[in-house]
Amino acid sequence: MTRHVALVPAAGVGARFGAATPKQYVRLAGKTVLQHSAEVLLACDQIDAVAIVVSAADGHIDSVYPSSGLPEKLHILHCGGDSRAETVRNGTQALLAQGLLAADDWLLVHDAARCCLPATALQRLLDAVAPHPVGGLLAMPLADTLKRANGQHSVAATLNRSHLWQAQTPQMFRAGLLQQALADADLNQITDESSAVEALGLQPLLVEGDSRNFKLTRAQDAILAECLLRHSQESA
Ligand SMILES: Nc1ccn([C@@H]2O[C@H](COP(=O)(O)OP(=O)(O)OP(=O)(O)O)[C@@H](O)[C@H]2O)c(=O)n1
Ligand SMILES: C[C@](O)(CO)[C@H](O)COP(=O)(O)O
Repeated sequence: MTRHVALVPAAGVGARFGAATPKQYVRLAGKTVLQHSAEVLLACDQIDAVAIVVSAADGHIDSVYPSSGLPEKLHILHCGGDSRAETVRNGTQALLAQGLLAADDWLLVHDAARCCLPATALQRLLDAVAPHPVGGLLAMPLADTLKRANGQHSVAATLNRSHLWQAQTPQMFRAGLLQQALADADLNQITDESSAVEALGLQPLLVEGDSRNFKLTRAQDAILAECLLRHSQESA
């Protein structure tokens, strides 16, 4: 039986969000953003283990997930890096070294900052990628007309968006393949796992995501996230 392990990069500082704490520790609808993001993964029966990767200097994780009372499936790794890609690479290496992950296991990387992932979208990814030889990711076809700017904030061109998708997470690859892709990649150029795998000449599967699965990036994103989280709590 193939194992599934989730890795949650949570070592960012949230500069664009601009809160007093990194955005994964901001409280929305009664819990931290990080808890909301981790809980959908912890609740999924197909996911065997969840690892949250924080920075070595993180001073918040113990108050959210005290090491004495962690859920059985949950592991906290203090090996975050200077970029998201470095955090994912360090976390993957640590899981492999600790025997919590094997090269053939599926690894699902999910941003701590995507706190409204619906369980239905997660299940769609698991089902669609299971038979795929490379792996894949949740993504959304572009919904808006796309403009390319000139250097003066004016429109240089309207682009054909028919084959353009916005990448979301989770992104799901065999751990060994992802480890190799991240070892070969220029980590300053890699903004998601798929682009590292693409650089090996492979073509990951695009699985339709969900517009609720947006990344909390700027302060105003918290308004929508809070509404969505409260709505899903009320309908649970
Ligand atoms: N060195 C880093 C940078 C980012 N992330 C994580 O990657 C996800 C997506 O990154 P982003 O939204 O860019 O988060 P931040 O880097 O925190 O935001 P900013 O770029 O505004 O500082 C987040 O869960 C973030 O915690 C990480 O684990 N390690
Ligand atoms: C991985 C990601 O969430 C896919 O959309 C995104 O690329 C991360 O954004 P970042 O600002 O580069 O961390």
